[in-house]
Amino acid sequence: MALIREKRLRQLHLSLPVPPRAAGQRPNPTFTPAPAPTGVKALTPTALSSQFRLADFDKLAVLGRGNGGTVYKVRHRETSALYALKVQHYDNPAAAAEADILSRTASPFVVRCHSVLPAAASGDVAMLLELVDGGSLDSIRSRLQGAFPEAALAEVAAQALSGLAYLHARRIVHLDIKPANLLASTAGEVKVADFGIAKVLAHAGDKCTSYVGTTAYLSPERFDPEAHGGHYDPHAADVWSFGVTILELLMGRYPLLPAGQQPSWAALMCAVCFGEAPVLSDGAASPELQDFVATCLHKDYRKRASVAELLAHPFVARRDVSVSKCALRKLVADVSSESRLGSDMV
Ligand SMILES: Nc1ncnc2c1ncn2[C@@H]1O[C@H](COP(=O)(O)OP(=O)(O)OP(=O)(O)O)[C@@H](O)[C@H]1O
Repeated sequence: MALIREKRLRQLHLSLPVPPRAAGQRPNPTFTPAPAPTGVKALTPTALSSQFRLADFDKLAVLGRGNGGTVYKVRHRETSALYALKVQHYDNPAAAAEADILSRTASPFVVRCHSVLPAAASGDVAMLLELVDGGSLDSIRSRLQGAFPEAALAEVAAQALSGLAYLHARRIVHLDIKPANLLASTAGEVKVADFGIAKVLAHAGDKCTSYVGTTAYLSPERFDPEAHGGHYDPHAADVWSFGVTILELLMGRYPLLPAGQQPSWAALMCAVCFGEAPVLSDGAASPELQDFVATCLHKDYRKRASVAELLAHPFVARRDVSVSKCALRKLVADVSSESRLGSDMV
């Protein structure tokens, strides 16, 4: 399971033109302040890349490894401040694009990139990110060895959707939403991370033609591009992946295949394109949550709820914020105290 879920299906990447860069978009970030998010405390980028050097940091632990590179927990020697440092190989074309996209964002619901450190001699790209101390929802789920309580899940949903709303409003589509790419803190925050295959659309309604993604979270129209004219609505694709993510956290395991079934490409394709959504046992979820998940997982992308509609859904909009935030804080703190984040020492 892990193998398929971690790997992106490179063979699904068609050699069609990717959407053009938006007007004025540069290939490398220079940290021009992004427009302030609405309705939340405004953030602006805090440092220019020249303020830090790789040599200023001590590597403390490995936080995670992915297709693109390695994420380290690091300490700034002078201030003792902790950060996450994502080092990507110079030959990974996604590295510069990810840094560029992160340089456009400043939201409490999106992982913050403080700086892109001057390239090491190797030419690797090193992004200095805020450290999100609870790690990914995927690692929290596996440490929890069970399902997220519904109150905590409502908070995860609200904050992840706020991140997606912020991104979509800036014509940024993520295209790789999954538990491993949502980070949570012991303060009860959730942040969207890993913009390795994200895109900036030239126009708000543009469709996407890139089929790269993590197989288990691809929507039906991304699995079967020919049936949809060779392109898809990337906003609806993000909603599907988000829906699978919420269902996975609710069930405590990948939800679209029976427990224990090998996650081959063919099995996933059948489940995603033709299978029924899993039937939850009585009492496993409130009617609000069941409806919420169902509206994310419409196979027909035109019937799928938008991010704005999901934010207004009773499961999110009518949650008791103090209860749900407290439930999430407790969950993250409990699993974090049992296993130290980044225990894999450098
Ligand atoms: N800012 C951060 N704070 C804490 N942990 C982080 C941070 N960024 C990443 N991680 C950890 O590192 C893991 C890998 O990070 P990320 O997904 O950005 O790398 P990647 O190489 O693009 O991975 P993949 O190829 O699987 O998409 C995450 O799942 C998470 O556990």
